[in-house]
Amino acid sequence: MDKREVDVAIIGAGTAGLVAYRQAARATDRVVLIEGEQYGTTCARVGCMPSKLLIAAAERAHDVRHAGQFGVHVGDVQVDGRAVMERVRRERDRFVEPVVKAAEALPEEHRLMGHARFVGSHRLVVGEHTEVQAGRIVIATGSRPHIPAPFKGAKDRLIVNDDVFDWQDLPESVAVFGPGVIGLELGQALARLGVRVRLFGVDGGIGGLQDGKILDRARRIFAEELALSLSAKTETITRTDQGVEITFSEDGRTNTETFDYLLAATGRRPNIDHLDIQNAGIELDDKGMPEFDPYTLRCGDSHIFIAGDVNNDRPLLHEAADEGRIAGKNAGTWPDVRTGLRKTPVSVVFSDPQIARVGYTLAQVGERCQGCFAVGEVSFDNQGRSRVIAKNAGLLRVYGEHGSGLFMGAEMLGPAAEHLAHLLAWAAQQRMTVKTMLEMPFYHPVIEEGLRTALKGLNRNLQMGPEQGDECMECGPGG
Ligand SMILES: Cc1cc2nc3c(=O)[nH]c(=O)nc-3n(C[C@H](O)[C@H](O)[C@H](O)COP(=O)(O)OP(=O)(O)OC[C@H]3O[C@@H](n4cnc5c(N)ncnc54)[C@H](O)[C@@H]3O)c2cc1C
Ligand SMILES: NC(=O)c1ccc[n+]([C@@H]2O[C@H](COP(=O)([O-])OP(=O)(O)OC[C@H]3O[C@@H](n4cnc5c(N)ncnc54)[C@H](O)[C@@H]3O)[C@@H](O)[C@H]2O)c1
Repeated sequence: MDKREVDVAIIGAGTAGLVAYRQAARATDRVVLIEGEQYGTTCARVGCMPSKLLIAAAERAHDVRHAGQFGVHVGDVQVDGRAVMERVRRERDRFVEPVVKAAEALPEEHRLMGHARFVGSHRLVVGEHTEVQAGRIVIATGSRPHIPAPFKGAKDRLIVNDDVFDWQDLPESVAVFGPGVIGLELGQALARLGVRVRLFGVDGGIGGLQDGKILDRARRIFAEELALSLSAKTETITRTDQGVEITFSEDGRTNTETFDYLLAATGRRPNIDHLDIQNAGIELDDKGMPEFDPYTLRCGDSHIFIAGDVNNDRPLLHEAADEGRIAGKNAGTWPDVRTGLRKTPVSVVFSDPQIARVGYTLAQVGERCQGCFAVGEVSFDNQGRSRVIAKNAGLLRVYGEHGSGLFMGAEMLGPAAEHLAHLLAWAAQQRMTVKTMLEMPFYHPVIEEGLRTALKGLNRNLQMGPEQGDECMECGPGG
Protein backbone atom coordinates (compact mmCIF):
# COMPACT_ATOMS: atom_id res chain seq x y z
CA MET A 1 0.00 0.00 0.00
CA ASP A 2 1.29 3.47 -0.91
CA LYS A 3 1.76 5.96 1.90
CA ARG A 4 1.13 9.72 1.72
CA GLU A 5 1.52 12.37 4.40
CA VAL A 6 -0.34 15.66 4.02
CA ASP A 7 -1.44 18.63 6.10
CA VAL A 8 -5.02 18.57 4.77
CA ALA A 9 -7.01 15.74 3.19
CA ILE A 10 -10.40 16.52 1.66
CA ILE A 11 -12.77 13.61 1.05
CA GLY A 12 -15.12 14.23 -1.89
CA ALA A 13 -14.54 16.40 -4.97
CA GLY A 14 -18.08 17.79 -5.18
CA THR A 15 -18.94 21.45 -4.74
CA ALA A 16 -18.04 21.60 -1.04
CA GLY A 17 -14.85 19.60 -1.54
CA LEU A 18 -13.60 21.64 -4.50
CA VAL A 19 -14.17 24.93 -2.69
CA ALA A 20 -12.57 23.54 0.47
CA TYR A 21 -9.56 22.41 -1.57
CA ARG A 22 -9.03 25.93 -3.01
CA GLN A 23 -9.10 27.46 0.45
CA ALA A 24 -6.85 24.87 2.08
CA ALA A 25 -4.35 25.09 -0.79
CA ARG A 26 -3.86 28.78 0.02
CA ALA A 27 -2.45 27.80 3.38
CA THR A 28 -0.44 24.70 2.46
CA ASP A 29 0.86 22.87 -0.58
CA ARG A 30 0.59 19.55 1.30
CA VAL A 31 -3.08 18.98 0.47
CA VAL A 32 -4.93 16.14 -1.23
CA LEU A 33 -8.42 16.01 -2.74
CA ILE A 34 -9.85 12.47 -2.73
CA GLU A 35 -12.69 11.42 -5.05
CA GLY A 36 -14.31 7.99 -4.90
CA GLU A 37 -16.31 7.99 -8.12
CA GLN A 38 -16.06 10.72 -10.73
CA TYR A 39 -15.43 14.43 -11.03
CA GLY A 40 -18.24 16.75 -12.10
CA THR A 41 -20.33 17.27 -8.89
CA THR A 42 -23.86 16.18 -8.07
CA CYS A 43 -25.20 19.63 -8.95
CA ALA A 44 -23.94 19.57 -12.54
CA ARG A 45 -24.31 15.84 -13.26
CA VAL A 46 -27.58 14.75 -11.66
CA GLY A 47 -28.90 17.67 -9.59
CA CYS A 48 -29.58 21.37 -10.03
CA MET A 49 -28.63 21.72 -13.68
CA PRO A 50 -30.18 18.73 -15.52
CA SER A 51 -33.37 19.09 -13.45
CA LYS A 52 -33.70 22.72 -14.48
CA LEU A 53 -33.05 21.78 -18.12
CA LEU A 54 -35.92 19.28 -18.02
CA ILE A 55 -38.15 21.87 -16.33
CA ALA A 56 -37.27 24.46 -18.99
CA ALA A 57 -38.54 22.12 -21.73
CA ALA A 58 -41.70 21.43 -19.74
CA GLU A 59 -42.35 25.16 -19.26
CA ARG A 60 -42.12 25.75 -23.01
CA ALA A 61 -44.66 22.97 -23.66
CA HIS A 62 -46.98 24.32 -20.99
CA ASP A 63 -46.78 27.92 -22.22
CA VAL A 64 -47.47 26.93 -25.81
CA ARG A 65 -50.40 24.75 -24.75
CA HIS A 66 -51.89 27.69 -22.86
CA ALA A 67 -51.20 30.37 -25.47
CA GLY A 68 -54.84 30.24 -26.58
CA GLN A 69 -55.94 32.34 -23.60
CA PHE A 70 -54.02 35.26 -25.15
CA GLY A 71 -55.69 34.68 -28.51
CA VAL A 72 -52.55 33.07 -29.87
CA HIS A 73 -53.32 29.69 -31.43
CA VAL A 74 -50.53 27.30 -32.24
CA GLY A 75 -52.34 24.02 -32.92
CA ASP A 76 -51.47 20.67 -31.41
CA VAL A 77 -48.35 20.59 -29.28
CA GLN A 78 -46.00 17.73 -30.14
CA VAL A 79 -43.39 16.81 -27.54
CA ASP A 80 -40.46 14.99 -29.13
CA GLY A 81 -39.16 13.02 -26.15
CA ARG A 82 -35.91 12.09 -27.85
CA ALA A 83 -35.15 15.71 -28.70
CA VAL A 84 -36.08 16.86 -25.19
CA MET A 85 -33.75 14.34 -23.57
CA GLU A 86 -31.02 14.97 -26.14
CA ARG A 87 -30.98 18.67 -25.18
CA VAL A 88 -31.06 17.86 -21.46
CA ARG A 89 -28.02 15.55 -21.84
CA ARG A 90 -26.15 17.84 -24.22
CA GLU A 91 -26.54 20.95 -22.06
CA ARG A 92 -25.90 18.93 -18.90
CA ASP A 93 -22.62 17.75 -20.42
CA ARG A 94 -21.68 21.36 -21.22
CA PHE A 95 -22.08 22.21 -17.53
CA VAL A 96 -20.19 19.13 -16.36
CA GLU A 97 -17.21 19.45 -18.70
CA PRO A 98 -15.57 22.58 -17.22
CA VAL A 99 -16.04 21.24 -13.71
CA VAL A 100 -14.28 17.99 -14.64
CA LYS A 101 -11.54 19.90 -16.46
CA ALA A 102 -10.97 22.18 -13.45
CA ALA A 103 -10.56 19.15 -11.17
CA GLU A 104 -8.26 17.37 -13.62
CA ALA A 105 -6.15 20.51 -13.93
CA LEU A 106 -5.22 20.35 -10.25
CA PRO A 107 -1.62 19.25 -9.62
CA GLU A 108 -1.26 15.46 -9.87
CA GLU A 109 0.18 15.25 -6.36
CA HIS A 110 -2.92 17.00 -4.97
CA ARG A 111 -5.33 14.39 -6.35
CA LEU A 112 -6.22 10.86 -5.37
CA MET A 113 -8.94 8.59 -6.78
CA GLY A 114 -10.62 6.00 -4.58
CA HIS A 115 -13.17 5.54 -1.84
CA ALA A 116 -11.81 6.91 1.46
CA ARG A 117 -12.48 5.51 4.92
CA PHE A 118 -11.13 6.28 8.37
CA VAL A 119 -8.74 3.84 9.99
CA GLY A 120 -7.67 6.33 12.67
CA SER A 121 -8.43 9.91 13.58
CA HIS A 122 -5.60 11.13 11.31
CA ARG A 123 -5.46 8.14 8.96
CA LEU A 124 -7.44 7.28 5.85
CA VAL A 125 -7.28 4.30 3.54
CA VAL A 126 -8.13 5.29 -0.02
CA GLY A 127 -9.31 2.72 -2.55
CA GLU A 128 -7.42 0.05 -0.60
CA HIS A 129 -4.28 1.25 -2.44
CA THR A 130 -3.05 4.28 -0.46
CA GLU A 131 -2.83 5.18 3.19
CA VAL A 132 -3.04 8.91 3.86
CA GLN A 133 -1.79 10.40 7.11
CA ALA A 134 -3.44 13.84 7.42
CA GLY A 135 -3.02 16.67 9.92
CA ARG A 136 -6.59 17.80 9.23
CA ILE A 137 -9.48 16.23 7.32
CA VAL A 138 -12.50 17.77 5.59
CA ILE A 139 -15.43 15.39 5.03
CA ALA A 140 -17.36 16.57 1.96
CA THR A 141 -18.91 13.34 0.70
CA GLY A 142 -22.39 14.63 -0.22
CA SER A 143 -25.60 12.62 -0.09
CA ARG A 144 -27.46 9.94 -2.07
CA PRO A 145 -31.12 9.08 -2.65
CA HIS A 146 -32.85 7.20 0.15
CA ILE A 147 -34.77 4.18 -1.12
CA PRO A 148 -37.39 2.65 1.21
CA ALA A 149 -37.25 -1.19 1.18
CA PRO A 150 -40.74 -1.79 -0.34
CA PHE A 151 -39.65 0.06 -3.51
CA LYS A 152 -37.35 -2.87 -4.31
CA GLY A 153 -40.51 -4.63 -5.57
CA ALA A 154 -40.21 -2.48 -8.71
CA LYS A 155 -36.93 -4.33 -9.48
CA ASP A 156 -35.29 -3.04 -12.70
CA ARG A 157 -37.99 -0.33 -13.00
CA LEU A 158 -36.93 1.40 -9.79
CA ILE A 159 -35.13 4.63 -10.67
CA VAL A 160 -33.73 7.77 -8.97
CA ASN A 161 -33.05 11.25 -10.30
CA ASP A 162 -29.66 10.20 -11.71
CA ASP A 163 -31.35 7.75 -14.11
CA VAL A 164 -33.85 10.27 -15.48
CA PHE A 165 -31.14 12.50 -16.91
CA ASP A 166 -29.64 9.64 -18.93
CA TRP A 167 -32.91 8.70 -20.63
CA GLN A 168 -32.83 8.59 -24.43
CA ASP A 169 -36.59 9.14 -24.64
CA LEU A 170 -39.51 10.00 -22.36
CA PRO A 171 -41.47 7.03 -20.98
CA GLU A 172 -45.26 6.75 -21.10
CA SER A 173 -45.73 6.83 -17.31
CA VAL A 174 -43.91 7.31 -14.00
CA ALA A 175 -45.03 6.86 -10.40
CA VAL A 176 -43.18 9.51 -8.43
CA PHE A 177 -42.79 8.64 -4.75
CA GLY A 178 -42.00 11.65 -2.59
CA PRO A 179 -43.76 14.98 -3.27
CA GLY A 180 -40.86 16.95 -1.78
CA VAL A 181 -38.55 19.18 -3.75
CA ILE A 182 -37.18 16.65 -6.23
CA GLY A 183 -40.46 14.77 -6.69
CA LEU A 184 -42.49 17.92 -7.33
CA GLU A 185 -39.95 19.45 -9.71
CA LEU A 186 -39.44 16.29 -11.76
CA GLY A 187 -43.02 15.04 -11.48
CA GLN A 188 -44.55 18.28 -12.75
CA ALA A 189 -41.96 18.60 -15.52
CA LEU A 190 -42.58 15.05 -16.76
CA ALA A 191 -46.35 15.54 -16.61
CA ARG A 192 -46.08 18.73 -18.68
CA LEU A 193 -44.02 16.81 -21.22
CA GLY A 194 -46.89 14.37 -21.66
CA VAL A 195 -45.80 11.59 -19.28
CA ARG A 196 -48.60 10.10 -17.15
CA VAL A 197 -47.50 10.87 -13.58
CA ARG A 198 -48.93 10.18 -10.14
CA LEU A 199 -47.24 11.84 -7.18
CA PHE A 200 -47.35 9.69 -4.03
CA GLY A 201 -46.80 11.10 -0.53
CA VAL A 202 -47.38 9.96 3.02
CA ASP A 203 -48.08 13.03 5.14
CA GLY A 204 -50.07 15.40 2.92
CA GLY A 205 -47.08 17.66 2.31
CA ILE A 206 -45.92 19.03 -1.02
CA GLY A 207 -42.80 20.92 -2.08
CA GLY A 208 -41.53 21.08 1.50
CA LEU A 209 -44.04 23.82 2.37
CA GLN A 210 -44.24 24.62 6.10
CA ASP A 211 -46.93 27.31 6.31
CA GLY A 212 -50.28 25.49 6.47
CA LYS A 213 -52.20 28.19 4.65
CA ILE A 214 -49.81 28.11 1.68
CA LEU A 215 -49.73 24.32 1.76
CA ASP A 216 -53.54 24.20 1.41
CA ARG A 217 -53.33 26.54 -1.57
CA ALA A 218 -50.52 24.47 -3.12
CA ARG A 219 -52.45 21.22 -2.85
CA ARG A 220 -55.36 22.82 -4.71
CA ILE A 221 -53.23 24.44 -7.42
CA PHE A 222 -51.05 21.42 -8.18
CA ALA A 223 -54.07 19.07 -8.15
CA GLU A 224 -55.42 20.99 -11.14
CA GLU A 225 -52.74 19.48 -13.37
CA LEU A 226 -51.19 16.56 -11.46
CA ALA A 227 -52.60 13.29 -10.15
CA LEU A 228 -51.84 13.66 -6.44
CA SER A 229 -52.02 10.94 -3.80
CA LEU A 230 -50.39 12.90 -1.02
CA SER A 231 -51.59 10.76 1.90
CA ALA A 232 -51.67 7.36 0.27
CA LYS A 233 -50.93 4.03 1.92
CA THR A 234 -49.03 1.85 -0.51
CA GLU A 235 -50.14 -1.76 -0.20
CA THR A 236 -47.99 -3.51 -2.83
CA ILE A 237 -45.39 -2.68 -5.44
CA THR A 238 -44.86 -5.44 -7.98
CA ARG A 239 -42.85 -5.76 -11.17
CA THR A 240 -45.15 -7.19 -13.85
CA ASP A 241 -44.79 -7.71 -17.60
CA GLN A 242 -46.44 -4.33 -18.11
CA GLY A 243 -44.17 -2.40 -15.73
CA VAL A 244 -44.66 -1.57 -12.04
CA GLU A 245 -48.04 -2.34 -10.55
CA ILE A 246 -48.87 -0.24 -7.50
CA THR A 247 -51.80 -0.92 -5.21
CA PHE A 248 -52.56 1.91 -2.81
CA SER A 249 -55.38 2.99 -0.59
CA GLU A 250 -56.54 6.53 -0.12
CA ASP A 251 -59.71 8.08 1.33
CA GLY A 252 -61.05 4.59 2.08
CA ARG A 253 -60.67 3.36 -1.51
CA THR A 254 -58.10 0.93 -2.90
CA ASN A 255 -56.69 1.49 -6.39
CA THR A 256 -54.23 -0.29 -8.64
CA GLU A 257 -52.29 1.54 -11.32
CA THR A 258 -49.40 0.41 -13.52
CA PHE A 259 -46.48 2.62 -14.54
CA ASP A 260 -43.34 2.20 -16.63
CA TYR A 261 -41.13 3.32 -13.73
CA LEU A 262 -41.15 4.05 -10.02
CA LEU A 263 -39.07 7.16 -9.32
CA ALA A 264 -37.85 7.27 -5.70
CA ALA A 265 -37.65 10.89 -4.53
CA THR A 266 -38.19 10.19 -0.85
CA GLY A 267 -35.33 12.24 0.57
CA ARG A 268 -31.56 11.93 0.57
CA ARG A 269 -29.14 10.36 3.06
CA PRO A 270 -25.74 11.80 3.96
CA ASN A 271 -22.77 9.74 2.73
CA ILE A 272 -21.40 9.21 6.22
CA ASP A 273 -22.16 5.52 6.67
CA HIS A 274 -19.43 4.07 4.44
CA LEU A 275 -16.62 6.13 5.98
CA ASP A 276 -15.95 4.00 9.08
CA ILE A 277 -16.58 7.25 10.91
CA GLN A 278 -16.42 5.41 14.25
CA ASN A 279 -12.62 5.34 13.77
CA ALA A 280 -12.40 9.13 13.45
CA GLY A 281 -12.48 9.74 17.21
CA ILE A 282 -15.24 12.39 17.04
CA GLU A 283 -18.56 12.67 18.88
CA LEU A 284 -21.48 11.10 16.99
CA ASP A 285 -25.16 11.67 17.72
CA ASP A 286 -27.67 8.84 18.13
CA LYS A 287 -28.02 8.61 14.33
CA GLY A 288 -24.28 8.21 13.87
CA MET A 289 -23.89 11.77 12.55
CA PRO A 290 -20.89 13.85 13.67
CA GLU A 291 -21.66 16.71 16.06
CA PHE A 292 -20.36 19.92 14.46
CA ASP A 293 -20.45 23.70 14.76
CA PRO A 294 -22.33 25.19 11.75
CA TYR A 295 -20.25 28.39 11.93
CA THR A 296 -16.79 26.74 11.85
CA LEU A 297 -17.88 23.36 10.39
CA ARG A 298 -15.56 21.77 12.96
CA CYS A 299 -16.48 18.48 14.59
CA GLY A 300 -16.17 19.12 18.34
CA ASP A 301 -12.69 20.41 19.15
CA SER A 302 -11.08 18.03 16.68
CA HIS A 303 -9.04 18.51 13.49
CA ILE A 304 -11.96 17.20 11.40
CA PHE A 305 -14.43 19.41 9.49
CA ILE A 306 -17.66 18.47 7.69
CA ALA A 307 -19.16 20.48 4.81
CA GLY A 308 -21.97 20.22 2.26
CA ASP A 309 -24.86 17.76 2.01
CA VAL A 310 -23.05 15.22 4.17
CA ASN A 311 -23.68 17.25 7.33
CA ASN A 312 -27.42 17.26 6.53
CA ASP A 313 -27.89 20.85 7.72
CA ARG A 314 -28.70 22.96 4.65
CA PRO A 315 -28.47 20.60 1.63
CA LEU A 316 -28.33 23.25 -1.09
CA LEU A 317 -25.69 24.21 -3.61
CA HIS A 318 -24.80 27.69 -2.36
CA GLU A 319 -24.65 26.41 1.21
CA ALA A 320 -22.31 23.56 0.17
CA ALA A 321 -20.02 26.17 -1.41
CA ASP A 322 -20.13 28.43 1.67
CA GLU A 323 -19.51 25.52 4.01
CA GLY A 324 -16.65 24.24 1.84
CA ARG A 325 -15.08 27.70 1.99
CA ILE A 326 -15.28 27.91 5.79
CA ALA A 327 -14.18 24.30 6.38
CA GLY A 328 -11.30 24.49 3.88
CA LYS A 329 -10.02 27.76 5.29
CA ASN A 330 -10.14 26.48 8.84
CA ALA A 331 -8.49 23.18 7.90
CA GLY A 332 -5.72 25.20 6.23
CA THR A 333 -5.11 27.56 9.13
CA TRP A 334 -5.83 25.08 11.97
CA PRO A 335 -5.48 25.39 14.98
CA ASP A 336 -6.54 28.98 14.24
CA VAL A 337 -10.23 28.22 13.65
CA ARG A 338 -12.63 31.08 12.84
CA THR A 339 -16.36 31.34 12.39
CA GLY A 340 -17.46 32.06 8.82
CA LEU A 341 -20.38 34.01 7.44
CA ARG A 342 -23.59 31.98 7.29
CA LYS A 343 -26.12 33.69 5.10
CA THR A 344 -29.86 34.11 5.58
CA PRO A 345 -31.48 30.79 4.63
CA VAL A 346 -33.15 30.90 1.23
CA SER A 347 -34.52 28.05 -0.87
CA VAL A 348 -36.42 27.88 -4.13
CA VAL A 349 -38.41 25.03 -5.67
CA PHE A 350 -38.60 25.37 -9.46
CA SER A 351 -42.18 24.19 -9.76
CA ASP A 352 -44.88 26.29 -11.40
CA PRO A 353 -45.96 28.21 -9.40
CA GLN A 354 -42.56 28.35 -7.78
CA ILE A 355 -42.16 27.80 -4.05
CA ALA A 356 -39.65 29.71 -1.95
CA ARG A 357 -38.74 30.19 1.68
CA VAL A 358 -36.62 32.88 3.32
CA GLY A 359 -35.29 33.27 6.84
CA TYR A 360 -37.24 31.64 9.64
CA THR A 361 -40.23 29.37 9.02
CA LEU A 362 -43.58 30.25 10.57
CA ALA A 363 -42.96 27.77 13.41
CA GLN A 364 -39.44 29.11 14.03
CA VAL A 365 -40.73 32.71 14.08
CA GLY A 366 -43.29 31.68 16.69
CA GLU A 367 -40.52 30.20 18.82
CA ARG A 368 -38.00 33.02 18.41
CA CYS A 369 -40.54 35.79 18.99
CA GLN A 370 -42.25 33.82 21.76
CA GLY A 371 -45.54 34.24 19.96
CA CYS A 372 -45.13 38.03 19.53
CA PHE A 373 -45.18 38.25 15.76
CA ALA A 374 -47.55 39.19 12.96
CA VAL A 375 -48.21 37.97 9.42
CA GLY A 376 -48.99 39.83 6.20
CA GLU A 377 -50.07 38.16 3.00
CA VAL A 378 -51.01 38.63 -0.60
CA SER A 379 -52.86 36.32 -2.92
CA PHE A 380 -51.58 36.41 -6.49
CA ASP A 381 -55.05 35.60 -7.87
CA ASN A 382 -55.79 39.24 -8.68
CA GLN A 383 -52.32 40.75 -8.55
CA GLY A 384 -51.96 43.07 -11.55
CA ARG A 385 -48.75 41.96 -13.24
CA SER A 386 -49.45 38.30 -12.45
CA ARG A 387 -52.84 38.53 -14.16
CA VAL A 388 -51.32 40.31 -17.18
CA ILE A 389 -49.01 37.35 -17.80
CA ALA A 390 -51.65 34.77 -16.71
CA LYS A 391 -49.51 33.53 -13.84
CA ASN A 392 -52.01 34.70 -11.24
CA ALA A 393 -52.00 31.83 -8.77
CA GLY A 394 -50.45 31.51 -5.34
CA LEU A 395 -49.99 33.08 -1.94
CA LEU A 396 -47.13 34.94 -0.27
CA ARG A 397 -46.90 35.29 3.53
CA VAL A 398 -44.39 37.47 5.34
CA TYR A 399 -43.59 37.36 9.05
CA GLY A 400 -42.42 40.19 11.33
CA GLU A 401 -41.61 40.68 14.99
CA HIS A 402 -43.78 42.81 17.26
CA GLY A 403 -41.97 45.70 18.92
CA SER A 404 -38.80 45.68 16.81
CA GLY A 405 -40.73 45.54 13.54
CA LEU A 406 -37.99 43.30 12.13
CA PHE A 407 -38.71 41.23 9.05
CA MET A 408 -38.24 37.58 10.15
CA GLY A 409 -39.07 35.37 7.22
CA ALA A 410 -41.42 34.46 4.41
CA GLU A 411 -42.85 31.57 2.50
CA MET A 412 -44.44 31.80 -0.91
CA LEU A 413 -46.06 29.96 -3.77
CA GLY A 414 -46.35 32.12 -6.82
CA PRO A 415 -44.86 33.71 -9.92
CA ALA A 416 -41.24 34.92 -9.83
CA ALA A 417 -40.77 33.48 -6.34
CA GLU A 418 -37.08 32.91 -7.16
CA HIS A 419 -36.67 36.69 -7.48
CA LEU A 420 -38.92 37.78 -4.61
CA ALA A 421 -37.04 35.34 -2.38
CA HIS A 422 -33.75 37.08 -3.16
CA LEU A 423 -35.14 40.54 -2.36
CA LEU A 424 -36.46 39.21 0.92
CA ALA A 425 -33.28 37.30 1.79
CA TRP A 426 -31.19 40.40 1.20
CA ALA A 427 -33.58 42.44 3.38
CA ALA A 428 -33.45 39.83 6.14
CA GLN A 429 -29.66 39.65 6.07
CA GLN A 430 -29.52 43.44 6.30
CA ARG A 431 -31.77 43.14 9.40
CA MET A 432 -34.32 45.46 7.81
CA THR A 433 -37.55 46.37 9.49
CA VAL A 434 -40.80 45.99 7.59
CA LYS A 435 -41.11 49.78 7.60
CA THR A 436 -37.67 50.22 5.95
CA MET A 437 -38.53 47.61 3.35
CA LEU A 438 -41.66 49.60 2.47
CA GLU A 439 -39.51 52.68 1.90
CA MET A 440 -37.75 50.90 -0.99
CA PRO A 441 -38.88 51.63 -4.57
CA PHE A 442 -41.56 49.51 -6.21
CA TYR A 443 -42.09 49.88 -9.95
CA HIS A 444 -45.45 49.50 -11.68
CA PRO A 445 -46.75 47.11 -12.90
CA VAL A 446 -44.54 44.38 -11.43
CA ILE A 447 -44.98 41.25 -9.31
CA GLU A 448 -43.04 42.97 -6.52
CA GLU A 449 -46.11 45.16 -5.98
CA GLY A 450 -47.72 42.02 -4.58
CA LEU A 451 -44.88 41.80 -2.09
CA ARG A 452 -45.58 45.43 -1.13
CA THR A 453 -49.21 44.56 -0.45
CA ALA A 454 -48.10 41.74 1.86
CA LEU A 455 -45.58 44.00 3.63
CA LYS A 456 -48.20 46.73 4.10
CA GLY A 457 -50.51 44.20 5.67
CA LEU A 458 -47.71 43.01 7.92
CA ASN A 459 -46.88 46.57 8.95
CA ARG A 460 -50.52 47.14 9.79
CA ASN A 461 -50.72 43.93 11.79
CA LEU A 462 -47.56 44.87 13.66
CA GLN A 463 -49.45 48.08 14.54
CA MET A 464 -46.40 50.10 13.61
CA GLY A 465 -47.40 51.98 10.48
CA PRO A 466 -49.95 54.73 9.92
CA GLU A 467 -53.57 53.56 9.77
CA GLN A 468 -54.26 52.46 6.17
CA GLY A 469 -57.41 51.55 4.33
CA ASP A 470 -57.66 48.39 2.28
CA GLU A 471 -57.05 50.28 -0.96
CA CYS A 472 -53.58 51.57 -1.66
CA MET A 473 -54.13 55.04 -3.12
CA GLU A 474 -50.56 55.43 -4.42
CA CYS A 475 -50.52 51.99 -6.02
CA GLY A 476 -51.31 51.50 -9.69
CA PRO A 477 -54.14 49.20 -10.72
CA GLY A 478 -53.66 45.61 -9.58
CA GLY A 479 -50.82 46.51 -7.20
C1 LIG B 1 -32.23 16.35 -8.49
C2 LIG B 1 -31.56 17.41 -7.64
C3 LIG B 1 -31.80 18.74 -7.89
C4 LIG B 1 -31.19 19.72 -7.12
N1 LIG B 1 -31.45 21.02 -7.40
C5 LIG B 1 -30.89 21.98 -6.66
C6 LIG B 1 -31.12 23.34 -6.95
O1 LIG B 1 -31.85 23.68 -7.90
N2 LIG B 1 -30.54 24.28 -6.17
C7 LIG B 1 -29.75 23.94 -5.12
O2 LIG B 1 -29.26 24.84 -4.42
N3 LIG B 1 -29.50 22.65 -4.81
C8 LIG B 1 -30.04 21.67 -5.57
N4 LIG B 1 -29.77 20.37 -5.28
C9 LIG B 1 -28.88 20.07 -4.15
C10 LIG B 1 -27.38 20.22 -4.55
O3 LIG B 1 -27.16 19.49 -5.72
C11 LIG B 1 -26.51 19.72 -3.41
O4 LIG B 1 -26.81 20.44 -2.24
C12 LIG B 1 -25.02 19.89 -3.70
O5 LIG B 1 -24.71 19.38 -4.95
C13 LIG B 1 -24.19 19.21 -2.61
O6 LIG B 1 -22.81 19.33 -2.89
P1 LIG B 1 -21.74 18.49 -2.05
O7 LIG B 1 -20.40 19.00 -2.40
O8 LIG B 1 -22.13 18.44 -0.62
O9 LIG B 1 -21.89 16.98 -2.59
P2 LIG B 1 -21.52 16.32 -4.00
O10 LIG B 1 -21.47 17.27 -5.12
O11 LIG B 1 -22.43 15.14 -4.10
O12 LIG B 1 -20.03 15.78 -3.78
C14 LIG B 1 -19.70 14.70 -2.95
C15 LIG B 1 -18.56 13.92 -3.60
O13 LIG B 1 -18.01 13.03 -2.63
C16 LIG B 1 -17.67 11.82 -3.29
N5 LIG B 1 -17.59 10.77 -2.25
C17 LIG B 1 -18.60 10.26 -1.50
N6 LIG B 1 -18.11 9.38 -0.60
C18 LIG B 1 -16.77 9.31 -0.80
C19 LIG B 1 -15.71 8.59 -0.18
N7 LIG B 1 -15.92 7.78 0.84
N8 LIG B 1 -14.46 8.77 -0.65
C20 LIG B 1 -14.20 9.63 -1.67
N9 LIG B 1 -15.16 10.36 -2.28
C21 LIG B 1 -16.43 10.21 -1.85
C22 LIG B 1 -18.81 11.61 -4.29
O14 LIG B 1 -18.44 10.73 -5.32
C23 LIG B 1 -19.02 13.06 -4.78
O15 LIG B 1 -18.23 13.34 -5.92
C24 LIG B 1 -30.33 19.35 -6.06
C25 LIG B 1 -30.06 18.00 -5.80
C26 LIG B 1 -30.66 17.04 -6.58
C27 LIG B 1 -30.36 15.59 -6.32
N1 LIG C 1 -34.67 23.55 -6.12
C1 LIG C 1 -33.82 23.11 -5.22
O1 LIG C 1 -33.15 23.86 -4.54
C2 LIG C 1 -33.66 21.64 -5.01
C3 LIG C 1 -34.14 20.75 -5.95
C4 LIG C 1 -34.01 19.41 -5.69
C5 LIG C 1 -33.37 18.96 -4.54
N2 LIG C 1 -32.91 19.85 -3.65
C6 LIG C 1 -32.27 19.38 -2.39
O2 LIG C 1 -32.35 17.97 -2.29
C7 LIG C 1 -32.94 17.61 -1.05
C8 LIG C 1 -33.62 16.30 -1.16
O3 LIG C 1 -34.80 16.40 -1.95
P1 LIG C 1 -35.94 15.30 -1.85
O4 LIG C 1 -37.09 15.80 -2.65
O5 LIG C 1 -35.38 13.96 -2.11
O6 LIG C 1 -36.29 15.29 -0.31
P2 LIG C 1 -37.43 16.06 0.51
O7 LIG C 1 -37.10 15.82 1.93
O8 LIG C 1 -37.62 17.43 0.01
O9 LIG C 1 -38.77 15.28 0.14
C9 LIG C 1 -38.97 13.93 0.43
C10 LIG C 1 -40.46 13.68 0.38
O10 LIG C 1 -40.70 12.29 0.37
C11 LIG C 1 -41.78 12.00 1.24
N3 LIG C 1 -41.67 10.58 1.61
C12 LIG C 1 -40.85 10.00 2.51
N4 LIG C 1 -41.05 8.66 2.51
C13 LIG C 1 -42.00 8.40 1.59
C14 LIG C 1 -42.63 7.22 1.10
N5 LIG C 1 -42.31 6.01 1.59
N6 LIG C 1 -43.57 7.33 0.15
C15 LIG C 1 -43.91 8.53 -0.38
N7 LIG C 1 -43.34 9.68 0.04
C16 LIG C 1 -42.40 9.63 1.00
C17 LIG C 1 -41.60 12.99 2.38
O11 LIG C 1 -42.80 13.14 3.11
C18 LIG C 1 -41.22 14.24 1.58
O12 LIG C 1 -42.37 14.90 1.11
C19 LIG C 1 -33.84 18.79 -0.73
O13 LIG C 1 -34.10 18.89 0.64
C20 LIG C 1 -33.05 19.95 -1.23
O14 LIG C 1 -32.16 20.37 -0.22
C21 LIG C 1 -33.05 21.19 -3.87
